[in-house]
Amino acid sequence: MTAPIDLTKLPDYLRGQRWFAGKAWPIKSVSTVDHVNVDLPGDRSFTLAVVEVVYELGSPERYLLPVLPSEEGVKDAFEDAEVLRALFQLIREKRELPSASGKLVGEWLDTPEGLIALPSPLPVRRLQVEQSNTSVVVGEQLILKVIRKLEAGINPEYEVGRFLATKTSFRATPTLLGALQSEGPAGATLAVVHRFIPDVTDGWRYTLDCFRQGPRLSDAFLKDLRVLGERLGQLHHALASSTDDPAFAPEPLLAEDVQRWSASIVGEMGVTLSQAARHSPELENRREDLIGHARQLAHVPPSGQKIRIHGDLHLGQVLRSGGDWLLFDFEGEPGRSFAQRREKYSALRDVAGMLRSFDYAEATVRLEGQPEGDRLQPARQAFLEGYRATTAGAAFLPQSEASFTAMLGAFELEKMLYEVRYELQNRPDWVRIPVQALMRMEVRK
Ligand SMILES: Nc1ncnc2c1ncn2[C@@H]1O[C@H](COP(=O)(O)OP(=O)(O)O)[C@@H](O)[C@H]1O
Ligand SMILES: O=P(O)(O)O[C@H]1O[C@H](CO)[C@@H](O[C@H]2O[C@H](CO)[C@@H](O)[C@H](O)[C@H]2O)[C@H](O)[C@H]1O
Repeated sequence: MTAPIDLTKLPDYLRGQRWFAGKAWPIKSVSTVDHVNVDLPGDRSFTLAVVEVVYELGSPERYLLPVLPSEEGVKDAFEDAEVLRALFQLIREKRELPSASGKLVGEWLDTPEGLIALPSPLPVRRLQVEQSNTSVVVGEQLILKVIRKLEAGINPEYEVGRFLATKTSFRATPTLLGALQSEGPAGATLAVVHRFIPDVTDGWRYTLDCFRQGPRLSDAFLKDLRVLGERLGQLHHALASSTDDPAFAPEPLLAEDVQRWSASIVGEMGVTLSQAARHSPELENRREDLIGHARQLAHVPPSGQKIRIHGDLHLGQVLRSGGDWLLFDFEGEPGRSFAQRREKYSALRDVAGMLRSFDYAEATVRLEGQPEGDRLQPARQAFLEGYRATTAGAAFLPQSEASFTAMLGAFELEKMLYEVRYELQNRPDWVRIPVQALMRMEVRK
């Protein structure tokens, strides 16, 4: 099978796509590592190709390219509704198609939520949001997310979604229903299907609206944040369920874990401070204090468990629907490998992620001109109250108050460092938010 793609046109095509991460780097070559032709009604077909981009410097990357034959050489097949339907049907009908170097496998979960009656003809529409992938709403009931930048190995969004849907009763999330996998040398998760939640607002926009209402947060919103803490506690209980699946079975948290995490934060500090040196030289004055703070983590008496966690929890990863919260997007931090994202950690890492988001919300409304107010501490407190009420005595959390506080503080520091690197790369105007947090962070010496 030869892929009907004009490879010479690909570098320019890729540079024009929002989801293409390598816009800043010179491309050395682009090749097709796998492809499959999928039939469409009326003697038409499209090609689903996995292409590998090799840069002059740095590691190669793989992307999923759905293409239609065209005079221009490359035409995004997702502009065609028949293509979107055909892709979804591959998953819904659990079909397998041989590809040039392996196979394409559609997977549909046999769960009660999977028994969905869909209208015919099936309406499909592209979701019009800024995102790293391409999402399509199917029959106004399902959302198909096609992953653009592929990574080899088990995709944590698929893995965690499947665990929650099939092995737990946690339903404060849009349930995973199916996936499309490519097997063989180009093995990767190509797409995931979840329940579509109509009329949602994401937690970031919802929180900004509430933070904009004045110097004090309303009781109603503080109650919402308490419930958000409860939902996170329930998620952690579900992820800590006893199971014989080694990818999810909780493990005791050992002294070597806190030592490793502490050393990793110290290492990230060095990398982050050197990357930020030109942009935020003031951080250098805090180096010793922050390193001292990160080192404290190594001396926390080990207790509790390591479990699978959300891994990149922030207000943009929760949806507000019907007066409640849904937690979603279990893919972890995009800047880390799948292997790192699948590691078990302390649940407090997710708690720290959400606390950082309240700081971002406060910084954002201050930058918009809102006067100083009493928002941040009450928001943190309400969320923590909800979380702690739901997880009191849980085996996965540290047993002492001192360990809880020390670990949470260390994970907040780790997240701030990640955010500095993330913002330098993606939104340099926002670097000041985590930098200011690092500058004022209270440290334990
Ligand atoms: N199940 C869902 N129901 C409704 N809207 C959703 C659902 N999942 C995602 N969305 C919307 O799509 C946006 C992008 O989804 P996300 O999974 O974060 O994509 P990406 O990984 O490409 O950034 C979300 O911010 C949200 O607005
Ligand atoms: O949503 P992603 O998984 O792509 O997460 C990445 O992008 C986030 C920004 O969209 C980034 O989050 C940071 O900014 C948020 C406000 O835009 C804030 O609420 C978060 O607390 C802050 O970390 C996230 O870190 C990054 O991984």
